[in-house]
Amino acid sequence: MKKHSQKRKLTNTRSSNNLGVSVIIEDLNSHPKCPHGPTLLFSKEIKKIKRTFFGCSACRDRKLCQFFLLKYDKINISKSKLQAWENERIKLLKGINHRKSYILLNKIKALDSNQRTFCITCSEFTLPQEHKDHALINGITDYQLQHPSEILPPLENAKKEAQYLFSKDSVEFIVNTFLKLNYKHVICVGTPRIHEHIQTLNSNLSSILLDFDKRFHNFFGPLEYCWFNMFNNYFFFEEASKVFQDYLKGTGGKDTVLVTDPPFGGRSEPLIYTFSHISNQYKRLAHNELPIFWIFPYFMEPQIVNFSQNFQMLDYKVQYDNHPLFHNGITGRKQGSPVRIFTNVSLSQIALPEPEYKYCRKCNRWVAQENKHCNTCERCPSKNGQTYKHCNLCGKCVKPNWKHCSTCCKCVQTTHSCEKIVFNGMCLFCKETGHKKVDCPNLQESKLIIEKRKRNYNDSAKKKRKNKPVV
Ligand SMILES: C[S@@+](CC[C@H](N)C(=O)[O-])C[C@H]1O[C@@H](n2cnc3c(N)ncnc32)[C@H](O)[C@@H]1O
Ligand SMILES: [Zn+2]
Ligand SMILES: [Zn+2]
Ligand SMILES: [Zn+2]
Ligand SMILES: [Zn+2]
Ligand SMILES: [Zn+2]
Ligand SMILES: [Zn+2]
Repeated sequence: MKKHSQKRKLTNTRSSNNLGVSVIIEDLNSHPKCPHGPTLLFSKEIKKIKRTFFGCSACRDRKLCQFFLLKYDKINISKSKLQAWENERIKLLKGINHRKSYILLNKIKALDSNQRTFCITCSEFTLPQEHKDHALINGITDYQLQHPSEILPPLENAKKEAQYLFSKDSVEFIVNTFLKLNYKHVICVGTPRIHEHIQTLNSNLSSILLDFDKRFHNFFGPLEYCWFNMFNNYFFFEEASKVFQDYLKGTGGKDTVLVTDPPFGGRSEPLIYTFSHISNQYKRLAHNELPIFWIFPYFMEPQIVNFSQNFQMLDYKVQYDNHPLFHNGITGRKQGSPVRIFTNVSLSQIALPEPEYKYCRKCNRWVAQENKHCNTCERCPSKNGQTYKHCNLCGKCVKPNWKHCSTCCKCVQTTHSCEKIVFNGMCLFCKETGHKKVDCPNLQESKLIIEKRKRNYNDSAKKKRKNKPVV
């Protein structure tokens, strides 16, 4: 992690550009709050006029959180507007009492599984004969009670929770790695499946879940789950913030790891703000660096390295159960999932499963089978799951289907047109450089798969409607 002090970090305004909107990171506590905590300060140029405004940190769509305030108007906010936002905040918190939910959870645990019903519509446990017209989950087993992410419908809105859940293999790989590295405490930020797995393991590994999905209040106690927004380091309840502070203190500043899998559509700057904050708190306890496992697509590497040059990417391809592209199966991408683990832990310490991965003695790390060591570059260069080849003209290894273009003076896709490359922008969809969104191969691929998924979904929904059981 960069070694500047917290104070400097907060007063130091950082900004970067993404989809034409910059986010300015400064001390967020001085910002007005939406129901999801302190807002972020954005800046956008519209018709050559720069607009700077506060907007929701968590919802990337104005329909999901309508907060909007021009920076210029901050000093003149009317009392009625402030009150209206406060009312929205109260509305969001209404009906949630974590202690009460925990008491109810223990009562539910004592029941037979055929007596356990959860109402998805109301997001609460109920009796099987109640909430007649609502969507219900009946007959909840002990295993399901401990693994709510396996029964709750995932909140897949890409502009908000973007809840994509790890496959069993990936959960086990990550948790086994933590065990091998002798960690004792795991801070799970937006990784409910890691938390669920640890909670049911017979080991001395403890964990706490910080997540935006408030349905978890029903399934985990107040010491196990905090309702949290990772884009502004905000705890929705003051008590939860204290619980987390105590958890952190309890670690004594050692043997702890933070694992996070943020929504990919979110900005990395506010995430960096949050993780830096937690890391600094941890460091103050015993001067140790907080190990972090940050799960993100390989093409987001520049953003993470910008956070800290100590971060390196593991070749391990993270698999998901409910994402059309992020797995290695036949409907996934040819090169397998593009999602990787970035970490500040030395890669030589992290063994990857054989036979898909192998140990490279020259690099002193585990790499994917297809990642062939290049003796000129002196490393295993592949990032995207293909075997790269060395180009003497570029002086580096490049993707196998790229060709050296003498006009562009570098290796590029064979289908490129030189003018487009001169533009040399970043694709607004996949954020790789070298092509525009209209030419994006990843977008085409994901469109096809999403369409196929929709068709399958519609077919099975039709079938379900026909056979709908009476609840
Ligand atoms: C990409 S999913 C990762 C889930 C993970 N793969 C797993 O299986 O445990 C993103 C997770 O972050 C949570 N999340 C989304 N927005 C968040 C926010 N603003 N703050 C905290 N958590 C958030 C979601 O509820 C979800 O659990
Ligand atoms: Zn909001
Ligand atoms: Zn209900
Ligand atoms: Zn190598
Ligand atoms: Zn090379
Ligand atoms: Zn080349
Ligand atoms: Zn060219």
